[in-house]
Amino acid sequence: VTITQTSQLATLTYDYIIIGAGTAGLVVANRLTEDGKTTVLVLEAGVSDEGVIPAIAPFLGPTLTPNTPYDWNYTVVPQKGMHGRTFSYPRGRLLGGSSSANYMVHQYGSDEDWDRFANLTRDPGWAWKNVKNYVQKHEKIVPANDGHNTAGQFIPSLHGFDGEVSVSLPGFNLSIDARVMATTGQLPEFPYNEDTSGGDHSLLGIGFVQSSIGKGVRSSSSTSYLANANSRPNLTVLINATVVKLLQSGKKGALKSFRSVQFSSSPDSVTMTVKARKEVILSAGTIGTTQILQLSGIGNSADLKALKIPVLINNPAVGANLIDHVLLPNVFNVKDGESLDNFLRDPNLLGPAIDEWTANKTGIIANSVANTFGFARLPSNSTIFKTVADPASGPKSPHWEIIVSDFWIYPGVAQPATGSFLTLITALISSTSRGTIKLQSTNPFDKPLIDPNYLTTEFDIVALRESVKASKRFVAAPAWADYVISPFGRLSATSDIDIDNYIRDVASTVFHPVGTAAMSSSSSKSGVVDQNLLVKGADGLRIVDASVFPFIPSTHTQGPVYPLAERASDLIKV
Ligand SMILES: Cc1cc2nc3c(=O)[nH]c(=O)nc-3n(C[C@H](O)[C@H](O)[C@H](O)COP(=O)(O)OP(=O)(O)OC[C@H]3O[C@@H](n4cnc5c(N)ncnc54)[C@H](O)[C@@H]3O)c2cc1C
Repeated sequence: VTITQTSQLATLTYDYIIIGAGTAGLVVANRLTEDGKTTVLVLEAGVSDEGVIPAIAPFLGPTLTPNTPYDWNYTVVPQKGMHGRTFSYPRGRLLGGSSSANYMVHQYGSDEDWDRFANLTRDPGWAWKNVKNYVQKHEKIVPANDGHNTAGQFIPSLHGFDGEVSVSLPGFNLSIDARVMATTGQLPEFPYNEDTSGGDHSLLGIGFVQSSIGKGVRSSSSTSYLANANSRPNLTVLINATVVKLLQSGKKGALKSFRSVQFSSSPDSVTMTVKARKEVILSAGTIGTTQILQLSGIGNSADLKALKIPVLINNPAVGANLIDHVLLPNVFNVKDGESLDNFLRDPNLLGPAIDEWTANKTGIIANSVANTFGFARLPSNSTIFKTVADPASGPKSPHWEIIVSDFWIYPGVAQPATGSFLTLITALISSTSRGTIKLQSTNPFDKPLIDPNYLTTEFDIVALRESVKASKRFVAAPAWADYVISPFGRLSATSDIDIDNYIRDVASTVFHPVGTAAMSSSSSKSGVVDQNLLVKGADGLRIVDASVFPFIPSTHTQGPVYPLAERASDLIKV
C-alpha cells in the first residue's frame, strides 16, 4: 500500500528498507515482495504521481521540470568549461522518481558497456550475456499508439514482450520523419539503424526512438512495478518522507552496520527512526544517494570533517567521479508552417489536441517529443586519438548522439514569437570530464553542490565540435533541400574557436548523472560498492541506482537502471 502519514505505519521494523521510490527502488520493492513473507518499507521524499497530467501525457513530459513541485529543483554550480554558467538540474521528486519525469527514451546501453562493467567488477554476472535476461524480464513491447506497421522499425527478437514497463515505437507520424529516413539513404555517414535499443545490436546509425509509453500514457516504475505490487500487504510505500541519514546500528567484524534509517516529513517535523532486519537499500538516485551517504558520515573524510560530520567510513570515492551527458541544441530556420512551432504557440490547436488525448489517449499528446535519433562515432583517424585513448566501451559504442526535433528546443530560451525551426540536438555520449557532488551544509534539506565539471577535457569539446559539424552535414542531404533555410544564430559559426565558444555558451545537461557511488570488485581499493552493490566497509547497506555505474552507459540512462535493479533484486534475495 502507499501511505502519506507516518502515523499510518503499522510497525517501525521491516526486513528491508528501500530509500527512494524511483526508477530502481520500485523494481527492488516489487521483486522483494514477491515472497509474501518478506516485509518492505519504501521511503520516498516526493509526492504521488496519481493524476499528475504532465507525468502521464507523454508530450507534456518536458513541462514537469524544471522548477515545479515534482522536481528537486537543483542547479549546477558555475561551470568553468561553460563560461561560468549555471543552470537547472532536474530530478523527479514523485513516485517513480525520474522515470515519472523523464523524456521516456528507452534503450539499454551497448553490450560493450555491460561487458566493461563485468571486467571492472570481475563479475561475469554484469556481462550483457547475462544482463539481457533481465531486459527480457523488464520489458513489455506494445503496439505503436497509431497502430502503424512497425516491421523494419525494430527487431522483435531483441526484445521482451511480457515484462513490466511498456515500450513502444513512435505513435504519431511527423512530417520530418520521412526526411530523416531519406537522409539515411542519401548519406553513408548516417546509415539506418533498424533497432536503437542497444545490447547485441550496434547503436550506430539513425533509427526510430523506442519510448517507455503504452496506450498513449507514460509507463514509469510507478505505473508498472509499483502498480503491480501495491496491493501486497507486505509492501508499504510512505511518501512525503525525506531520509535525513543512516545510523550505525552495530558492527560485524571490521564492518560498521547501517540498519537504522532516520527520516522526516519536513524541515520542521520531528525525525523518526525505522529499522531493517536484513538490509537498507539506497535507491535515492545519483544526487540523493550521495547526499545521504555523506550526511551519514560515509565519504571523503576531509570534506566531512570540514562540516564537523563524524567520519564513520572514509571513502573519497563517494561523491567523486560524477559523469553526465552534455546536450547541445543546434537550431535551424526552416520553411514556415511545417514544423510543430505554430502548433505549440497556438492555444486553438494545442487545446483540442489535449482534449483528444484526455478523451481517447490518442494524437500528438500521446507521443513523446522526438521520433527519430541516432548515434555516431568520431572517425578512427581523428587527430584527437593521437593523444587521447578512445573513451567509448568499444567499436560499436558511440561518442555522440543526434536527436531530431520538429520544433524549437533551447534550454533556458523561450520559443520566439514567430518562425519555424528544426532542432538537431547533439549530445556528448562518451564523456571524459569528471565532477563531484558535495554537501553544502549538514542540513539534509539544503541542496548539495552539484559540479558535473562539464567540457573540461580536450576530448569532450572536440567530440561536441565534431557533432556540430555533423549536424550541418545531416541537413545538407537532398532530403532537406526544400525545407532547411539556414543555421539559427551562432550555429552559423564555422571556425573551431567560434564553434567551441558557441558550445560553451549554449550546452546543458541530458539529465544523466551517474558514477558517484561507483561499483568495483571487492578486492579493488577504488569505488564505493562491490560487485554485489554492497557498500565497502559497511554491513547491511546496498546501493541500487544510477550512482553505481562506474562510467556512463552509452545511451539514455533509465534503460540501463532497470536491468541493474532487476539483477540487484536477485543478488539481494540470495
Ligand atoms: C528531465 C529528465 C529527462 C530525462 N530523460 C530521459 C530519457 O528520455 N531517457 C532515459 O533513459 N533517461 C532519461 N533521464 C534519466 C533517467 O530518468 C535517470 O537516469 C533514471 O531514472 C535514474 O534512476 P534512479 O533510480 O537512479 O533515480 P530516480 O529515478 O531519480 O529515483 C530516486 C528517487 O529517490 C527519491 N529520493 C531522493 N532523495 C531522497 C531522500 N533523501 N529521501 C527519500 N527519497 C529520496 C527521489 O525523490 C526519487 O523518487 C531523464 C531524467 C530527467 C530528470
